[in-house]
Amino acid sequence: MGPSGSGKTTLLTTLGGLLPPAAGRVLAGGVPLDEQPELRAGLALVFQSYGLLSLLTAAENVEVALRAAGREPAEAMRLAAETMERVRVSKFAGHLVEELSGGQQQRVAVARALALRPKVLLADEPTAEQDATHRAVVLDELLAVTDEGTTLVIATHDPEVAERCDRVIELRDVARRRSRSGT
Ligand SMILES: Nc1ncnc2c1ncn2[C@@H]1O[C@H](COP(=O)(O)OP(=O)(O)OP(=O)(O)O)[C@@H](O)[C@H]1O
Repeated sequence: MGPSGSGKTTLLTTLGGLLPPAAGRVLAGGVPLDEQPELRAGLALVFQSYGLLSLLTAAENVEVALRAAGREPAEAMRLAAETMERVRVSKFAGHLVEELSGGQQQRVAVARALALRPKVLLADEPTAEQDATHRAVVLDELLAVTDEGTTLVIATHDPEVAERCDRVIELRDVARRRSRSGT
C-alpha cells in the first residue's frame, strides 16, 4: 500500500524482473532473481492497465499465455475456460477485449495470471475496477492460490483487500516529501 505515485507499480514491475532496479537487487530466498530462471519463468503479473491483446478475444488472451508457457492447445483451452469461469468472465469468452468493460478486462487479466498457476503472482490494483460482488470474487480467487503454495503480492489502495493479506508493507512517497521540504 502507499499513496499514488509512491512506487507500487514500479516495485511490482521490478520484482517481476521487467524493470531493472536503479539501485539494489531483487533477491528471492537470498538468491538474485536473475540467477533463478525457473522462478522467473514461474512469475505472473496482473498489470494495472491489464496488458491484454485487444484484437484477440478474452479466451484467446488467456490461451495465448498458456500456450507461451508450453501448454498444449486443448489443455490451454480447458484451463482458460475453467479459470474464466472462476472469475466470472466465461460469458464474454468469445468477445474481443475491446468490447469488454474495464472491470471485465481486469478479470480476464486476473484469469490469465491465475491460469498459469504461477509460483509468484504480482497483482497491481487487481480489484480497482470491480464492484463489491466481483471484488470479493477476484480477491477470493487470488487468495486461494496461496493455499497451493503461490506467493501473492498485491498493490492496493483498498484497506479491505489489505486486511485479508498476511502482511502489509507501506510505501512512503519519498519524492514528494523531498520536494515539499525543499531537499
Ligand atoms: N516510465 C516511467 N518513467 C519515469 N518515471 C516514472 C515512470 N513510471 C512511473 N514513474 C514515476 O515513478 C513514481 C512511482 O510511480 P508508480 O506508478 O510506481 O506509483 P504507484 O504507487 O503505483 O501509483 P498509483 O497508486 O497512482 O498507481 C511516480 O513519481 C511516477 O511519476
